Amino acid sequence: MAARVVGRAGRLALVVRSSAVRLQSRLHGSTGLRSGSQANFFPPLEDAMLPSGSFNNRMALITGGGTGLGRAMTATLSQLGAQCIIASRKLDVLQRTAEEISSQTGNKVHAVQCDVRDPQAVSQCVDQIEALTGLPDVIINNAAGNFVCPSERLSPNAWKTITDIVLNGTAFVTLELGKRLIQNQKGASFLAITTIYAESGSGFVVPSASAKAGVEALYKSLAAEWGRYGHRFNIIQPGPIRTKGAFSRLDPTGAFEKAMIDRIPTGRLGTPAEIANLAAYVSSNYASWMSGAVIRFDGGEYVSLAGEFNELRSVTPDQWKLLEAMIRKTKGS
Ligand SMILES: CCC/C=C/C=C/C(=O)SCCNC(=O)CCNC(=O)[C@H](O)C(C)(C)COP(=O)(O)OP(=O)(O)OC[C@H]1O[C@@H](n2cnc3c(N)ncnc32)[C@H](O)[C@@H]1OP(=O)(O)O
Ligand SMILES: NC(=O)C1=CN([C@@H]2O[C@H](COP(=O)(O)OP(=O)(O)OC[C@H]3O[C@@H](n4cnc5c(N)ncnc54)[C@H](OP(=O)(O)O)[C@@H]3O)[C@@H](O)[C@H]2O)C=CC1
Repeated sequence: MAARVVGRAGRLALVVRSSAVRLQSRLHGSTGLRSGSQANFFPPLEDAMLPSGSFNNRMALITGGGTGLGRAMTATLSQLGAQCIIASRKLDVLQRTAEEISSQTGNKVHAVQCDVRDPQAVSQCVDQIEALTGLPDVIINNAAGNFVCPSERLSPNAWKTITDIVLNGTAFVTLELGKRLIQNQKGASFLAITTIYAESGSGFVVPSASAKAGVEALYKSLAAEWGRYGHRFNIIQPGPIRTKGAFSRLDPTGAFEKAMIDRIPTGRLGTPAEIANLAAYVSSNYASWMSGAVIRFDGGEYVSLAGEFNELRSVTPDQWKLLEAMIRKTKGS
């Protein structure tokens, strides 16, 4: 009897597996049928969500604001009335972005060169910001470095480079501005951009995972400590959003993107404009009661990866009839 059940279960498992394989290959062969059709339910909205003028008379510093997600956040804040300062290593890139955005929004965007790994450079950058606009009301720590690499291939300098940009850089910017804001009795909103694997950890991006986890600890700790100075600290954990900076270092051949889309329940990558809207809300006075929050923004990818039985999505209704009959037949334990 046991052998009959095992034999039947084995055959069923084979049926389920081979139909899952057929399903997968249909999906892969059809330029992402599942992702395409699911994504139709979740179209990204690209326009600014908050009322126009929400950031009038407010200054915002965005590290890494010259490219990718930082650039999108800068564009949205600027469109909503903020005077923005973008800071990173490449002044030419910053200046180009600043000109493009301010010519579209009519609001000034300042470009300031700064390597966040160097505390002295950070201090000088904040001097410049004070001279240009005064201390900011909004600080977005978005600058980062990353690449996929087996951990056994990492040199000490590779480890140091990533953790210096991500964890030390965020700490230097946050502490330098925090101290000066406290001295001037000025409140501010601090936002850190981490990632979904800051919580779970992830192989092949271990320096980034370790440093992003550190950033989350830093921001949660300061949310508790510096509320008394008028400072809010929040974290956004993005899932995959196509940018040149990230995808050239995490998916250099383009081979992983389809797999990412397939495991995202909303069936698509995020867009820079979507995260820019969320960052604007978190940094705005509409969120003035929000502090210490960790907001996952990933189309459902994290929970999809985590659930033990989520692969059962590929079981067909006919297969479910068989499975259910087997389960119902079981008596006792
Ligand atoms: C999909 C969902 C989750 C996604 C999460 C995404 C998270 C992100 O953070 S994406 C952001 C990606 N953007 C960037 O990384 C932009 C900035 N990056 C860079 O400037 C560079 O890539 C780098 C981080 C390497 C820093 O550049 P820098 O010029 O300062 O460093 P290097 O001198 O080039 O390198 C320093 C040491 O690292 C070693 N190294 C560099 N690349 C690799 C690699 N691909 N594999 C292994 N090791 C690498 C390099 O050899 C140096 O070490 P050493 O030789 O021992 O001196
Ligand atoms: N795109 C994605 O799928 C995801 C991105 N993220 C996070 O979003 C943020 C933005 O990433 P994304 O826009 O995709 O990638 P980008 O590579 O476009 O952005 C990274 C920015 O960091 C700046 N930067 C790097 N090193 C330094 C440094 N030492 N000092 C100052 N600035 C520096 C870069 O400018 P420069 O070279 O001029 O210094 C660049 O503008 C990062 O925090 C990243 O970890 C998280 C999850 C997913």
